[in-house]
Amino acid sequence: MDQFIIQGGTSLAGEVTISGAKNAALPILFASLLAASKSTFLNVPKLRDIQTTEALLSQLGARCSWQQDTLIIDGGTVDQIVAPYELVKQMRASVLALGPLLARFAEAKVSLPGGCAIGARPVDLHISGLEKMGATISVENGYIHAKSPGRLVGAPIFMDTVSVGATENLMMAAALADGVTILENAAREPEIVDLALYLTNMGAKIKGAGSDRIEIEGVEHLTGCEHKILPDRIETGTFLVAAAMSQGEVLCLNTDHHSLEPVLEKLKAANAYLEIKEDSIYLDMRKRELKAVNIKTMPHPGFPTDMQAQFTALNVVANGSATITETIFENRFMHVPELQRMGANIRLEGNTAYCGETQSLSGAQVMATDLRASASLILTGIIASGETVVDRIYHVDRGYQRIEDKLSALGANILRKKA
Ligand SMILES: CC(=O)N[C@H]1[C@@H](OP(=O)(O)OP(=O)(O)OC[C@H]2O[C@@H](n3ccc(=O)[nH]c3=O)[C@H](O)[C@@H]2O)O[C@H](CO)[C@@H](O)[C@@H]1O
Ligand SMILES: C=C(OP(=O)(O)O)C(=O)O
Repeated sequence: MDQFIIQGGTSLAGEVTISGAKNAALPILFASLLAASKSTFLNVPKLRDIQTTEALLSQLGARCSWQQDTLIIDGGTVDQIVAPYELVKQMRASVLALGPLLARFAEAKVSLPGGCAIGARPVDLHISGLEKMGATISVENGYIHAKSPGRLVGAPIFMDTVSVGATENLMMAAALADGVTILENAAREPEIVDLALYLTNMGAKIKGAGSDRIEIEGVEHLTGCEHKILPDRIETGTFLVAAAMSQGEVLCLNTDHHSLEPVLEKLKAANAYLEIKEDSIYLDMRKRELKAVNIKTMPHPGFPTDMQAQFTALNVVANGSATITETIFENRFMHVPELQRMGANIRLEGNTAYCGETQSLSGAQVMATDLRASASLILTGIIASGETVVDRIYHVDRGYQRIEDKLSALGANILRKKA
């Protein structure tokens, strides 16, 4: 397994170009299954999760081809309805094939994604929503098997938990259903708005994406089109935190500040100097005192759980004490014991991490357990004294495009050691 070898004690400076958002690209690429024609996607990040999606779409019969960071998917040749365990186990978001396949072919068989390091992550809301739209669903031998007698039927659907994935799956299914679907207590993430934009350009009739009530009037056919994936707000936030932790200055290019409000507010509270322009964000932390900040993760527009681990690392370096409360996933503190091995003064109690003042951080051999936990270990390795070795970096490769190249260009001393 590949590792990152980091020589610490560096401060980051320079420019970094932000890639397209993983969490927008994944549902949007699956949505291409809804049309029997070609879609062209611009600004697609080159990530392991995107490769897995491409493999799954190809397995279903779609034709995929790349031109630099543009991915063309032709859904006209799709003739399979099974998403097998071998691919779904590599990426939970594969469950997003369920809604589009069922809506277009009246049948889909998708392996149950199961939990992962951060929590149990059930898919009950995806299943019950599709049932309300007329599907018959059985879960057998580890597979979700969904069938419908004809087109799905629009329905009112109230979700008792705010779920990004369920909102996306049901929005995609409803786009081809007969009649109107109303999703209540829907997730409001910017990635949902981007998916709605793509679906609308395909011919779907969607109102309210970005609010907690989304109304979808089904149409009989959708047609492939061109779509540019929005910039990755979590990658942007990760580089801004890296600059703040290392007392450096970084300009993030090709980004979008509108989706980053809660993160930028916390960076200001941490005493960072920010310059926000339409498609760039500059952060300067030189000669400024970094202050610890309290964080509580919430569905959008609250503070994103995908930035929690990075801010835990920031608090370890900052002056003062603060708490980090995780409310979305029950087990998203796997980075804490690894940070403690580097000298971090953190105490975990239930879903709250108490971050006290840390005297010094020293490099250590640490293990990446999930995507954002890995990012927090890398950022801490950059500023700790001595050498940090991060194991199991395949987690990082799921969601960051060549993070070591981008960090090296900013002055970090980080190398990938091939297994
Ligand atoms: C590919 C992608 O976009 N991943 C993001 C997506 O994951 P994902 O879509 O899997 O996350 P959800 O929003 O669905 O999960 C939120 C909470 O709802 C629960 N839940 C979800 C579905 C369900 O049927 N039943 C249920 O109880 C989950 O266990 C979790 O506690 O949103 C998460 C929350 O912002 C982010 O951390 C992930 O990066
Ligand atoms: C948890 C994440 O992704 P996924 O839902 O794909 O596991 C993430 O991007 O931080």
